Amino acid sequence: MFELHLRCPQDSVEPLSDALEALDALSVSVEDADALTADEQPLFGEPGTEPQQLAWNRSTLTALFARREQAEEAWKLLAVQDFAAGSQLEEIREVPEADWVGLTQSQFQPVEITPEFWIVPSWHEVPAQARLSIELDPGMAFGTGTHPTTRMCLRWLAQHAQQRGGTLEAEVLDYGCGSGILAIAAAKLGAQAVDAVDIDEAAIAATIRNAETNEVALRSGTPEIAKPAYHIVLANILANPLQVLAPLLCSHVAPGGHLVLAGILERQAEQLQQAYAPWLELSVSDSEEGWILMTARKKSADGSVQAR
Ligand SMILES: C[S@@+](CC[C@H](N)C(=O)[O-])C[C@H]1O[C@@H](n2cnc3c(N)ncnc32)[C@H](O)[C@@H]1O
Repeated sequence: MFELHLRCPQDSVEPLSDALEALDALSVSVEDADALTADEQPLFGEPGTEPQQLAWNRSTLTALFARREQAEEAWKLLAVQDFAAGSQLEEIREVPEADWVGLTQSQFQPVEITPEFWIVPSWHEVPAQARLSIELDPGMAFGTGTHPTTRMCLRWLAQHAQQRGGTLEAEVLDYGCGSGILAIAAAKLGAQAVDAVDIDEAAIAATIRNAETNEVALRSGTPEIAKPAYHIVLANILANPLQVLAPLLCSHVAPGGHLVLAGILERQAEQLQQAYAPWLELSVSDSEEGWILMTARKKSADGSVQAR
């Protein structure tokens, strides 16, 4: 493989990228040519939206080609185009052969949730001490067990099951299921029924696939498939959507049931408490790397809190 490295002004990035792809580049990537210098330029967009500016003042374009002649030919053709004005060839460099699959896989090790409960990529042996494990590979959807927010939800589920003699025996809703990791954990921990919902079709597809791999039964779909009430409602999203979803999520918690929220930063605790106060009294029940887990329990109709 050969990499063609170009330095180009902002306006040339898009037409050059398109042209490189049309000239059979296997991939094209763009980086800030001023990264790690005083001129570095952060480009941000809100989650789900693109930043207004899609390239840096000075960008480095890297295009991957199967053969050196293809890279040389591509630059020869592009260098004379108007849209390449101000762009320069930096180098054409051979990419040393490597075991890319092995390198990628080595970054994902089994994740310990509790000493007995592990998340294990398919290419790894299940650790000897694991009495419960979930097989999960990194993919399109969020949730491989490596993020503190996911780990805290999983720990809560495992501890909750342990307090009840090792099994959840509850109906569980995973709201914003991503890979389905929380829903699969709930099913493996003995939930009676599990529903996993998401607004992202790729997440629903990943959840169905991961549930099959782990041989657990669950229902997955868009939020409309959710039943009116559950004993446990889990939502690991982010503080702002959790705030908007407060009335809906609280309505899904059955009397005596639990609400478990993650994706919240320590400094956002009060904001969430206030947003949920009309329905439930949230408190911080775990924290990891600046993220917190907030939980609440709904009173039963007679005002008591039932064991579940
Ligand atoms: C941080 S991921 C959590 C994935 C997984 N539950 C976990 O704990 O690792 C958040 C998920 O919530 C979904 N999501 C975001 N807003 C949502 C909404 N309003 N309703 C349902 N799902 C939503 C996203 O598509 C994403 O898959």
